[in-house]
Formats: sequence, structure tokens, C-alpha cells
Amino acid sequence: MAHFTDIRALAFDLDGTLVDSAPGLSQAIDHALSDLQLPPPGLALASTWIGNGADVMMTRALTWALGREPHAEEQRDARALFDKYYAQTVEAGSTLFPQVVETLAALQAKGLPLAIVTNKPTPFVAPLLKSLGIAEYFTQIIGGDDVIVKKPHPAAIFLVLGHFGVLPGQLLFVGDSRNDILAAQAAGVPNIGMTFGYNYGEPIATSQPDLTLDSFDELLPAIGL
Ligand SMILES: O=C(O)COP(=O)(O)O
Ligand SMILES: [Mg+2]
Repeated sequence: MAHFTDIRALAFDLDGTLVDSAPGLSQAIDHALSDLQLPPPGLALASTWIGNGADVMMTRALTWALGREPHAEEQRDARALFDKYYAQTVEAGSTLFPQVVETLAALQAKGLPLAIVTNKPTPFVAPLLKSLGIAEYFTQIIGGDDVIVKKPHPAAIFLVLGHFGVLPGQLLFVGDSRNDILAAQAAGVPNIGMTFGYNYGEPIATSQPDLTLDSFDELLPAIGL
């Protein structure tokens, strides 16, 4: 059973946890692949490729479209096109999941420091948080380019522990994908898997988070706040 008895700080994954960002990501992938004379995969497929950062996402998209692994040059071109188009689709193509603002506000009001730990390319993170009106809640924001190794490696979670000065058992990590749960587990950090995210189209329960939740409504009661 989960031990959420001494939570003093929280870290949140972004895509699929706080933000339904798949529409904007999918539009950018479709534009990028169309420019390369490849078929656009659309939202349902693209949603299963989110979670390991933009390079891996574009590798998955190209592998699907080409029927083979992409060459380094194809990969580079596709990623550059993705970045160009995503700058145009990220804001309109992203919405907060229900009860996110209320939950962040309640946690902040209780004096708990909050962090973002995302594999999303760093340049997109702060503008997106700002456009969604939630930037002010976070005192630490770690994007995919801010660590040498992305989740599932726990490097970013260790940065949060150091920054907030809390022990592993005092941080709660909330995510939507296998990566998030693996990273938290590797750092010895209590974790919750939200069931409405992407997780490669698989149930998050498979990764055995300490707890799964279907809605942010349930988060504060679950940790006794
Ligand atoms: O950009 C991605 O692939 C995923 O980002 P996330 O770590 O916030 O889920
Ligand atoms: Mg995610």
C-alpha cells in the first residue's frame, strides 16, 4: 500500500498528466510528415508515441510511415520540421485536464512547493505553462533538454529533491506513463499514475504505481490533504 504520510513537495509530469497536449503534437507530426511526402498518422496513433520526448516520438512516427527505422538524416529533418510546426500548434492544441488548476491552487495554498518534470523539449515548456495560466504554480521546471538523460532515468527527480531539500519519501511524483513510474521508483519516490493519459495506449496500472487515480478530484484526499 502507498505511503503518502509525509508529503512535503510534489512533481508533475506534463503531457498526458496536467495537459491534454496530443492534439497539438499530432497536428505538428502530421504537418512534418506531409512535408516529407509521408502519410499523416493522425491523433489516435500519435497519442501512443508521446512520453519519451520529441526525438523518440518522431522516430516512432517515421518508423510507422516508412515501414523501417529512419536514417539519421531523415530523423534530423523530421525533428526540425516538427519543431517548426509545433511552435504553431502547441498553444491552441493543448488544454488542461479537469480540476488541474483547482488542485494546483489548493496545493500551493497549503505551502507545498511544486515542480514540473517533463520529457517535452524545454523551449516549449514555459510558454505552454504560461498560455495555460499555470506557470505561477511551479517553482522548478525541468524540461527534456535540462538533463542529459530523460525519464525513465531518475536524474530530473533527483534535481527536484535537491532543489526542494526533501527526502525521496517526502516527494510525490504524479505522471501518466510507464516512464514516470519507473523514474519515481528508481528514485525511491512515492508515485501516482493518472489513468486518463497516454502511456502508449496501455493501462498505467501495469507499471504498478503506488496508486492510480482517474481524476485530479481524488488527489488531495488520496494524500490526506
Ligand atoms: O514530450 C513527450 O514525449 C512527453 O512529455 P511528458 O514527459 O510531459 O509526458
Ligand atoms: Mg506524460
